[in-house]
Amino acid sequence: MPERFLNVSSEIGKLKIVLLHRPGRELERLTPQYLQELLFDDIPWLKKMKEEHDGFAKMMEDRGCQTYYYETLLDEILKDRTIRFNFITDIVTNCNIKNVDLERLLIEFLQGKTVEEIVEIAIAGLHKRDFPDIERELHLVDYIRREYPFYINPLPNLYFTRDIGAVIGEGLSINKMKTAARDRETMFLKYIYQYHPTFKREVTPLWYDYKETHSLEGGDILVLSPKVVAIGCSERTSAAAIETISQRLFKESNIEKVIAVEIPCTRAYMHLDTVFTMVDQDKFTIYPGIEDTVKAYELTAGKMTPKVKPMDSLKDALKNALNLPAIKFIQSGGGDEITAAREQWNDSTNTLAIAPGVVVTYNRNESSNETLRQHGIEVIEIEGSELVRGRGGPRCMSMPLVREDL
Ligand SMILES: NC(=O)NCCC[C@H](N)C(=O)O
Repeated sequence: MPERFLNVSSEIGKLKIVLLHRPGRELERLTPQYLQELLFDDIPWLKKMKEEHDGFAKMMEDRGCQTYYYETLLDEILKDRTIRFNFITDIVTNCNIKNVDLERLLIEFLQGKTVEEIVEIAIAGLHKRDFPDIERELHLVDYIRREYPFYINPLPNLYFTRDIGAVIGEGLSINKMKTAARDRETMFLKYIYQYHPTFKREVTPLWYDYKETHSLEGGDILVLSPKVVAIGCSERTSAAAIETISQRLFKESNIEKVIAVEIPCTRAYMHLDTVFTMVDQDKFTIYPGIEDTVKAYELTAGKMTPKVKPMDSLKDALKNALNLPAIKFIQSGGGDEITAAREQWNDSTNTLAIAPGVVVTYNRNESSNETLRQHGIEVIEIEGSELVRGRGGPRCMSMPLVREDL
């Protein structure tokens, strides 16, 4: 039996391999009109954004972490003709074109492209003006969708690789995204899982699949220890999905407890990791604005669905599940309510631990960074003035594939 590849048994073990996406032309397809639909709040400046992302990647590489990129992995698997054909068909089907003639023409068009071009279009999208004006009979849908500029919509959120999938133990969750805007991202991961030899599909269990009904996004999944996972019940992740994945984990992995963390359903706190992350063995950073409202439930193995126990507080749930005498919550924003809210909007609590007590954050969140330092955390700051405009921080921009066990 070949050795497994994926391994994440904590949030804080030394980061060895991470999956990233360098922002590309998909960001230049954002216009004010489609910002909301594409889950953005602003128009980033791509050139600067790329520099910032390169800085993020280099920092991790300098600390001994290997960086994998979506494009490279896709390029590698799409060299195979059959996989390429299926991929093209799936992309076109995913775009909800609902016009068989146009679908066929798009498939033919993409088949004439090189692997690199296909990957570029799959990510950056296909603008109607970039498609040859082939004479064809117009369907009703062509008239109805005439204002929409794309045949293949761009994926500006792909650089938030965290949300697409999550490695839990030695298995993979390919997540079901809440919105259509991010749906195709998970299809990429499924292709990589199925066909890239590095992922060793034959020995890598799949905990969740993007074709499932209930939404589950990676920003809500925190692997706290080899036996405990916390999952946010949020704007993006449903209670039903938490029950489904928990029951599978209890049956087939080393996970014995899942802490479901109920957070307010709003855009500002779309995932658990926008308000709460682990920074050391017994230390977490938390946005004080939610501390009193958040609720925790402990899930353990049940017959058909998990047993659910409401807990007195999140701290109690963590202490109990992690078997620790005390847990320290480090409040973001340096103790000031307004600063905390402003810095949370800019992802101050979205820290990425690259080793126990060592985290990556945006340099703009000065008060929160200072507070972390006062609590003995090493804070590595990166530039993120453009990256932050997609509403995500270092944790959102990284999907750990391998971490050292603690
Ligand atoms: N884990 C995260 O909080 N990811 C950030 C995702 C931001 C992206 N614009 C989205 O709305 O999905």
